[in-house]
Amino acid sequence: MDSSSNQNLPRSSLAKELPPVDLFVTTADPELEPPIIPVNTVLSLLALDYPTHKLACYVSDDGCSPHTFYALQEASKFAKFWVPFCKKYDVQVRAPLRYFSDKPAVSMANETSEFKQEWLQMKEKRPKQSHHFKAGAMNVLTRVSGLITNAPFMLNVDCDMIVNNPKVVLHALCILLDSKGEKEVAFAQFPQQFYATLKDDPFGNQMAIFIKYLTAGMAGLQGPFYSGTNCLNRRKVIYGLSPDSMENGNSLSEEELEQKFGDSKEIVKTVAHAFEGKTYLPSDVNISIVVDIATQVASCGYEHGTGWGKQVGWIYGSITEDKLLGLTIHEKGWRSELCTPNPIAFTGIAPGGGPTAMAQQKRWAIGLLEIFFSKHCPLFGTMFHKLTLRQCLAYMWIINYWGLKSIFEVSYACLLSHCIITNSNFLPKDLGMCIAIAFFTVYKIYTISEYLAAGLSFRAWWNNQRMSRIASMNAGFCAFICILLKMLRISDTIFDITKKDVPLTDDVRDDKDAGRFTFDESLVFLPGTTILLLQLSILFMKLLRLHPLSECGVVEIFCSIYLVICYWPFFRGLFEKGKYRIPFSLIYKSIILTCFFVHLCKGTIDG
Ligand SMILES: O=c1ccn([C@@H]2O[C@H](COP(=O)(O)OP(=O)(O)O[C@H]3O[C@H](CO)[C@@H](O)[C@H](O)[C@H]3O)[C@@H](O)[C@H]2O)c(=O)[nH]1
Ligand SMILES: [Mn+2]
Repeated sequence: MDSSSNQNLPRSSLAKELPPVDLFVTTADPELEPPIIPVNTVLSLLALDYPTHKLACYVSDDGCSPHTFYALQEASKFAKFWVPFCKKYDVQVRAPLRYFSDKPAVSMANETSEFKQEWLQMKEKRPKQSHHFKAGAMNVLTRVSGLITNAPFMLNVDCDMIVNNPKVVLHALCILLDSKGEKEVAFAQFPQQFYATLKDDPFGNQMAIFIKYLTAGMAGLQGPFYSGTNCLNRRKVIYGLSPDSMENGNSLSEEELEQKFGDSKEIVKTVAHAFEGKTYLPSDVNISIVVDIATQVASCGYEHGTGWGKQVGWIYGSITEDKLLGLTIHEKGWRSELCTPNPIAFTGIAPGGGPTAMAQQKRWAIGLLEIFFSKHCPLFGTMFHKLTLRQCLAYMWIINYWGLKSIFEVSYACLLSHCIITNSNFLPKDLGMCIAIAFFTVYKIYTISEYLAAGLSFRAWWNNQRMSRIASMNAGFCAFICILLKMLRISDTIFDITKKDVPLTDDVRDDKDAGRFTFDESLVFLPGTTILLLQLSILFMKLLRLHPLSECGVVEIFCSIYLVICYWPFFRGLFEKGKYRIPFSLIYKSIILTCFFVHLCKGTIDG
């Protein structure tokens, strides 16, 4: 839905009828997510254009950091000045860091030992001890907010996603409160867009094309994926209600409620209230009693033997908890709606550098493969539940794009090298060759036209083409190995948090080095380095004619050269210095793998 016109937004005279909204922010690591980032996100949320007494903001910190805690306390004091200021002057971007971005950012995170002590004395999780990662954190926020405010709608954002359009909640409510939307639409999703981005998307993760074509296209099916942030959810849906039961209301008995939601009488009461649509006012709750109960139900032990993470709340079992939750909601027959107001609703930080970008891609690939190999596989959703066929195909598309296709890409890269070494073919020769070339050309022209039509540059297109090869063969392939290890019960998957750099200033962004690919010792770069070395050595052998002149086709040689061009950042990485260099440890491992592969191929000739 394009709600770029503001005419349908509820007028302020209707403010009395607006429902309360709970706002959720998750943060997890004070080093990778410096407190200044979640603080800005929270301040931008508190300053939304919405009746202040109907908003309640909850922050979870899986890192249990005294820095973040202190920064947020300071932020709440600052909010008393900031929020009225924004409203008075109708500021659009209500995150101070962004608003004052020309001036140096003030560090808010000065710790005092007193706070540190008090915080450590509190129970609420220990750092480095995870409980279903973000999904666990979201469920805690759901229970705690249920006790205190119990708002029928919950807006959740990642700690780096600031509000860019103060009317976002009103826009989303236009959809969710609509008489048809009320019965059919589970959540309103805003696209995940970024600010202070690098020119031409050097790391291929700004997702402009994904949003413009795929997400918008899905809006015409059962609706966009839940992307884990920038989303207004209905509490009842999170509590497991399906569209059918929406009409008849909740039919669960007290025992069933207790079995699903845990044995806290208070939680069961708030859930029953949520099903009836009853919310709490500050005067309804005795905060000192509630804090005690909240501490109790916030502990992960509370979920033991209940339906949390299985039938209710954020569902466990995948580190892309967002896609899994969205999928289970769609399976129940709900729709979702895309909401694209003007100006853009939220903006966040796109990860830069090689290791950060790869870690994120790898996590997504692992999470999506976890879904594919579980009972929540979209195919079952269509066969046995209410996931529509085309929606199922959309889910399969991302599972394939991030996870499955990596196996094929790596296999083709090996096959190609095998053919060149053994002087054989896998692509048709002579006239048949035209088919392969035609496919390649048509596909490239089509994707270029998509980029140009979206107002992006040719360079951005190429960066995305290249990065999609690199991400797939490195992050995707490693993800596949991780899943294998998980299935063999050798190791479990974990949520590697994306490092969030404090937003770049203009002069840094214009610096060419900002877009250069960086490396670290991580094994995620091993497949790529090996593939590159393999191509380089076989091309070299061909060039020196160490190898009998080709029986293998021109197309194979062309593919090999194309791979080298795609891997240009790796090629440079062989000769650069510092973080731009591929570490020797990786190069050695790659050389061994390359020799081993060549040896195997030669073996097949002799054999
Ligand atoms: O154990 C954890 C791990 C992460 N987080 C929070 O989860 C959010 C997303 O983490 P981030 O490292 O920024 O991951 P991204 O890859 O940038 O996130 C995208 O992908 C995730 C799924 O992999 C979704 O949950 C996110 O909403 C989506 O923006 C952040 O606020 C974190 O603080 C937690 O609360 N607990
Ligand atoms: Mn993020």
